[in-house]
Amino acid sequence: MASLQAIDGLSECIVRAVQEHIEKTNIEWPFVNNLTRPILRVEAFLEDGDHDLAPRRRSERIASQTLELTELMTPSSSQSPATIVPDSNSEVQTSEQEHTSSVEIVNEHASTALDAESDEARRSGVGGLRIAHFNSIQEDPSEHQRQMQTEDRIFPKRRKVVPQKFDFQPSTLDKLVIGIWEQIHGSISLDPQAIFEQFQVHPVSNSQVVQSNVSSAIVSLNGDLRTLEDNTFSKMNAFCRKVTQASRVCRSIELIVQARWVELFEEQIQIRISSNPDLSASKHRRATFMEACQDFGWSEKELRNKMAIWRGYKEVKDAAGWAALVFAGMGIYRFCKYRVGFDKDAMRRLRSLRPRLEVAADTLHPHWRQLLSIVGEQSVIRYKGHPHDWVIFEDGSDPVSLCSTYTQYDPYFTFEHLEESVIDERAWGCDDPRWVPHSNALARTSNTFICAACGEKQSDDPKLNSCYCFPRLFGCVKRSPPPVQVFRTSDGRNNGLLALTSYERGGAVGEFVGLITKGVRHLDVMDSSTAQASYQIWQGRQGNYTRFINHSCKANAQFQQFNWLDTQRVILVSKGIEAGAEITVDYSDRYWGGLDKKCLCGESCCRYRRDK
Ligand SMILES: C[S@@+](CC[C@H](N)C(=O)[O-])C[C@H]1O[C@@H](n2cnc3c(N)ncnc32)[C@H](O)[C@@H]1O
Repeated sequence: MASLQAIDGLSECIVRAVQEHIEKTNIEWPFVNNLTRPILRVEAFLEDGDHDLAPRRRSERIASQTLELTELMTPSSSQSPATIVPDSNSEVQTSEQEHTSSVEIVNEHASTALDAESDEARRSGVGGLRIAHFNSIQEDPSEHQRQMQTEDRIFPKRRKVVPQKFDFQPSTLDKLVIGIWEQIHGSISLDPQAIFEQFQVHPVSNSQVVQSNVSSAIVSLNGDLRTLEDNTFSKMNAFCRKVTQASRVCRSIELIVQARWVELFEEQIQIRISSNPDLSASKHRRATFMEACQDFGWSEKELRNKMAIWRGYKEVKDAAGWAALVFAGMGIYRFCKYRVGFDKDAMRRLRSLRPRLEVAADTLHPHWRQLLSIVGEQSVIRYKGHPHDWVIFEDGSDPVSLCSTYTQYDPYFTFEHLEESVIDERAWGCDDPRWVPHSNALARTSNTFICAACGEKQSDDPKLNSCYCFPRLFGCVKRSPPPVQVFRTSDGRNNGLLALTSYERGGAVGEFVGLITKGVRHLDVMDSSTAQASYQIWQGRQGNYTRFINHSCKANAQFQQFNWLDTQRVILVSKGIEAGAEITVDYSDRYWGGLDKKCLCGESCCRYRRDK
């Protein structure tokens, strides 16, 4: 009896899969107009796969279901609110269509009864077919949602690197800038305290000299090495981390001291000229240079070569500020040594980056300015709070506070930055509607979490985790700060989100984090559902940077569902995002349908320009 029921379940599954396929593909049925009550019969047979035997004799029909197509509407595919207009990027079209239909930002204007009426009006009298609302399968909405969940396992494929005839590499300036952003958002701590403790390095006040007590540094390092006698890997990890950390901070100190040295060198020449104006400026310059060679113990050539690079550091500092030096990666050496593209445009670009770098450095590394005391600079931080409490301008204007960009819409605007979503207890009590019980009985009983996408074990403990679907977000030691900034758009969309480094296709940009609630109407909100519950993620007052992502009809990211530790998450996955690009998603036709708003994405394929 139980096995018969299981077979029944199979036929329902088959029919639902077929139904869902029809719904999505808007099949143009041949001959359907000749039928008064079109139905689609779906049958399944159990047969012996041995083709030498006559199959008909052993064919056993195990499933037979019909789908009534009588109520099929006839919408044009481009106008139906449930239809996804194909992305011009045909490579990922299939999975994107599937995902955007399962997870959507919904503006409730789009789902009012009024819109339902207009949908009906739109559907009648146009070509194409749509699945009937009433069919032989008695489906409730939750069952339907379960099907959406399985589709969600399809992720955009990572693009294969195809060797191109013209491979445009990033310029040395691009590399320098990306390197700086990577360092600022990386895990290296630039708290000078750490290095001072490690190497006993103390800045000397009123002097540009750094005294390092090398012997105590060696003692300190040897102390660490001695502890390696038990030779554990984790001790070596800790030691190596300390050394790398210390060396990284030393590198920053080196750059700022060398840039400052160039300034002092020029000042010294001026002092000489004013004390002895009879001697020519070039003679004073030469004398100052020779004095430096003597102090350094270097040949003229050696110092001249070094000075050329150091001069570059100073110029970068003058344009982009000290943060550019402190957080520069290796790219700065190449940029200043070979000076490819080291021109006025480069300096203009660096100048416009200055406030943006300072926002990121101050908010993510509140102690970084202490390093500047070594060269006698101000160490008071300028931008306090969360990195996304500041809205930056691409033209280099002074950043403004996030709240100030919303007061014209809401004088009491506040925004709390969250790492994880919070459950609205008034809506859900103590339940998390995102909970997805694992279908694998073994996993359920053994209390392990198996990834539905890769089949590997998931754990918050990186040592136990083997699911690497989205390692930036899940199963990692800690989420590093996302390399993004909230920026002021210049075309009336208020704020948006900028990618500071590139995001490879298929990689996670972030989790859509906010208040897990329900019943939000007339506001931008994310609708999502599991087989058990439909819920919403609202970012109006709490959330993370994904809140600032605008819509584009040619988006470079998409929302997807992903289950982590049996809890459904909505994540933003890159479709290939260039460093410096605005991150956008397609809010879906459901969002825009019936909404009295113009899309300002500016794409030639824009579906909601509405300028007619
Ligand atoms: C999730 S928010 C995105 C961030 C928003 N721009 C802000 O400053 O808070 C969605 C809102 O941004 C605006 N928006 C996003 N994309 C848009 C687009 N392509 N055209 C016009 N407005 C857009 C709309 O006002 C929409 O209600």
